[in-house]
Amino acid sequence: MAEPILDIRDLRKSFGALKATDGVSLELRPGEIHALIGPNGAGKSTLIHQIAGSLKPDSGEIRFEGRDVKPLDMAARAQLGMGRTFQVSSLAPEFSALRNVMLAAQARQGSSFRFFKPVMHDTSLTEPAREALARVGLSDRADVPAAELSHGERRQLEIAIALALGAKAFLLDEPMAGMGPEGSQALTTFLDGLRAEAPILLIEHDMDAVFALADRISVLVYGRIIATGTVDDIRNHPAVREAYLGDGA
Ligand SMILES: Nc1ncnc2c1ncn2[C@@H]1O[C@H](COP(=O)(O)OP(=O)(O)OP(=O)(O)O)[C@@H](O)[C@H]1O
Repeated sequence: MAEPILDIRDLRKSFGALKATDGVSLELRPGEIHALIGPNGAGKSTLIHQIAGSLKPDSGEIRFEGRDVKPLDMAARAQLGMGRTFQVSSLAPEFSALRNVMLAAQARQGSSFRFFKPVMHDTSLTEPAREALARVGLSDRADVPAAELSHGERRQLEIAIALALGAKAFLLDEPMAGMGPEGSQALTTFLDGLRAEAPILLIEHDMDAVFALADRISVLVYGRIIATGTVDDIRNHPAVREAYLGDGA
């Protein structure tokens, strides 16, 4: 089996007496969507924050492509290729989709000021930016201001930005939140294709999306993973049905 891109071992984080992450181990493998589900307060966001580097674990291991990333801050982890989608507010709403991705391409090249070159004609920026837009299916929306994109298209744009920054894997925290059924369906189709580009650790409350997309599902309850398996494994797992899905599931 392929080496995991992301390898979490026995991660622990307490807030006072509350064990928000209580010995979590999980792997994200190339090409997969690994969904993390669990009831409110189970510790999903706390886990993602520790993986991304915005929260320090008490103990345990986090390896990305075999490298111990615990000593690295969030920016350094992003530089290694850990893609975490930005909130919509981090897009420049008045700029076109293309320009938004170009800013990321520029950041990746490490040059924030180019006094002598009109940015929109700088092919070292426009080419990777157009390529990233094509990869997420937004080529025909390149010139549309971010503010005028639909909710789902903005999510796609955020992912294009992460790709332009060199993302090799994605941590997505509730990407379907706030979307109607049509938007969720479109985003589901998009994420389905994205896994071939970069594997995804997906936190999502929309169970239709989870069951449609996940190669594997881990169920987190009170900071512990009580089961990991395929969609069928999880649907039929007695402890999962009892703890999370409810009897009617
Ligand atoms: N900074 C903090 N200080 C104290 N307690 C916290 C902190 N962050 C989270 N918690 C607690 O840790 C537990 C896990 O919270 P977390 O937000 O990770 O859960 P979640 O599974 O993401 O929930 P939801 O699905 O509602 O987003 C909760 O009981 C929460 O109140």
